[in-house]
Amino acid sequence: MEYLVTSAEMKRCDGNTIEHFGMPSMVLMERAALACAEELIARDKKLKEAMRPFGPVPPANRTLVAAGTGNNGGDGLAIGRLLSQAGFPVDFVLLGKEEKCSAETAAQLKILENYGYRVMRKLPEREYDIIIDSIFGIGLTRPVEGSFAEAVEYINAQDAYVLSVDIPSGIHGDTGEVMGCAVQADVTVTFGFRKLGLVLYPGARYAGKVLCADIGITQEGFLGEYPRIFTWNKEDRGFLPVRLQEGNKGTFGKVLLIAGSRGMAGACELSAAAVLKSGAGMVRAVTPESNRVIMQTALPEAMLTTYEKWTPQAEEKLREACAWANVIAVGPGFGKSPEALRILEAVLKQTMQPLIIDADALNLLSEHRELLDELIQRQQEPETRRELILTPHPGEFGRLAGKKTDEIQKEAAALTLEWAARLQAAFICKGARTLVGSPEGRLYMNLTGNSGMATAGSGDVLTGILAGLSAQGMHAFDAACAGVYLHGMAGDRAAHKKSEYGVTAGDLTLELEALFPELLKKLQ
Ligand SMILES: NC(=O)C1=CN([C@@H]2O[C@H](COP(=O)(O)OP(=O)(O)OC[C@H]3O[C@@H](n4cnc5c(N)ncnc54)[C@H](OP(=O)(O)O)[C@@H]3O)[C@@H](O)[C@H]2O)[C@@H](O)CC1
Ligand SMILES: Nc1ncnc2c1ncn2[C@@H]1O[C@H](COP(=O)(O)OP(=O)(O)O)[C@@H](O)[C@H]1O
Ligand SMILES: [K+]
Repeated sequence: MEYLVTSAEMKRCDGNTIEHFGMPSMVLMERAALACAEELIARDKKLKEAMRPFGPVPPANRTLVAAGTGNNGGDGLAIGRLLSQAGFPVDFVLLGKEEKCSAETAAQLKILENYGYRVMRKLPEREYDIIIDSIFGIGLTRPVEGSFAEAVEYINAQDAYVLSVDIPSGIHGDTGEVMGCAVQADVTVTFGFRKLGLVLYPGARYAGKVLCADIGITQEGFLGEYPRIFTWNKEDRGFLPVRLQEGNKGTFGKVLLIAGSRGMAGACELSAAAVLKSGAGMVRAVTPESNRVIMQTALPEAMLTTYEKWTPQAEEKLREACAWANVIAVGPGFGKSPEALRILEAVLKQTMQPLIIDADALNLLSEHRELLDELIQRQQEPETRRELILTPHPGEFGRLAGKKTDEIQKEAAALTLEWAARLQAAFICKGARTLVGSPEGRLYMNLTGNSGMATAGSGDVLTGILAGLSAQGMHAFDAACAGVYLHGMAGDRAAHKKSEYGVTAGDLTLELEALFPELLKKLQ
């Protein structure tokens, strides 16, 4: 588990490390600088080794430090000093008024002066091989303009390898927004914790490769008041549902998947396949009779309950199917027909099993507010509350919340938590950085996945995975976090083989198979 921090959370942690634990801020700065310098020295060594067979090694890289007056600039000046002492030819330029320098940055200037370095006040007209971007870090408070914007353009126009210190200058630390203009980095070395602006788009694109350096700012610095958002990374793999050696297909759960409509068999098939590939024991699909042949041909492992018109017999068949299941998922390719509405109504009112609501089932809730209100009311009462997962993308979320899609995207974290609490549910807001909120206020941000997953049917696969994990006994929030994580990992495997252009939703279910052995091997 890893925290992703806002600028304010990071500043609080920095401040506590200095004030509460007594770590001098110049020590932190020196360690930050060393981490960046070491990265560049290692790169230089690798480049030279690669070039050695081809003749004399060229001289060291000409380097420019572009420093602002805040502590980010102080880091940059220290990096330049360390690189110069390691043999790099380094130029320094200070942007902004010297009298605005923070105490630490002023101290770094003094050290440079003592060693006899000259610090320019204007950007030089020459080309560099390496540029250290240390104009602004997490202290950026407003759009970048004037001479600062010129400096950003100057850096971007050069054919240099750019290392951004902590965060590319111009990127908002909390939102990843470009504040007017921003440096395009090749590598960003950040300190202590990854900032949200480095993982959210477009900031993630500007940051290049992100390295998180340990400079002695640790979780203790939060003094028990931890950041709001966490993620999982490669080290996390203990979240798979426990698999009983003696288990039978009942042990691993029975999923009732209500999906597909006339001409939309694919959503049902993709989702049902993902249920089975996630380890669930059985899946029964409730789908229109017209999908029978396709379903039985494509996925003979799935059982079927079909319907045509909504009759008392159809209602009875649905009731029986619901009684059979441990988990119900409703929505992929479901349509918004009168039959679909009656089925959703019956599921909401007559069942208590864990429920996953996706796609058109969410749209039906948006259009029939009385159903949504009743669901909210049931979830607020402990006696009628069930394990619940909702999986809207921002468009569906907007319809549910009565907001525009861009309003949802701007306030995604707060709104996700608000709706998780309202529905006492694991609330998944899907996107390039999917969020999962819990009713207690936990917020998971997913970092797996890629643009190849922005393809029809990929959400249907996620619903299948969520249902499969829930059927194996995982609670809603755990299943939701694990589900989006695995879904993205499957997408990453698929993109690795086919590129982001070639990924289809069917590839995601195929890659799930290969993913589990890999995760299990790492667990041993
Ligand atoms: N001590 C520590 O804890 C450690 C901190 N570390 C490093 O410190 C960095 C944070 O430092 P920081 O807080 O000094 O902020 P930073 O990003 O350098 O900039 C602030 C300056 O920019 C100015 N300014 C802002 N926006 C502007 C704009 N649009 N246009 C023009 N000016 C603008 C702002 O001016 P003001 O808003 O006051 O007018 C202020 O002068 C962090 O990212 C990391 O690299 C590491 O060394 C590890 C230990
Ligand atoms: N650029 C991206 N990076 C990572 N994941 C993405 C990206 N775009 C979409 N996804 C993921 O793909 C899935 C798309 O789901 P959804 O929008 O419901 O599609 P559909 O309705 O076609 O199945 C979501 O899980 C989403 O998080
Ligand atoms: K920077």
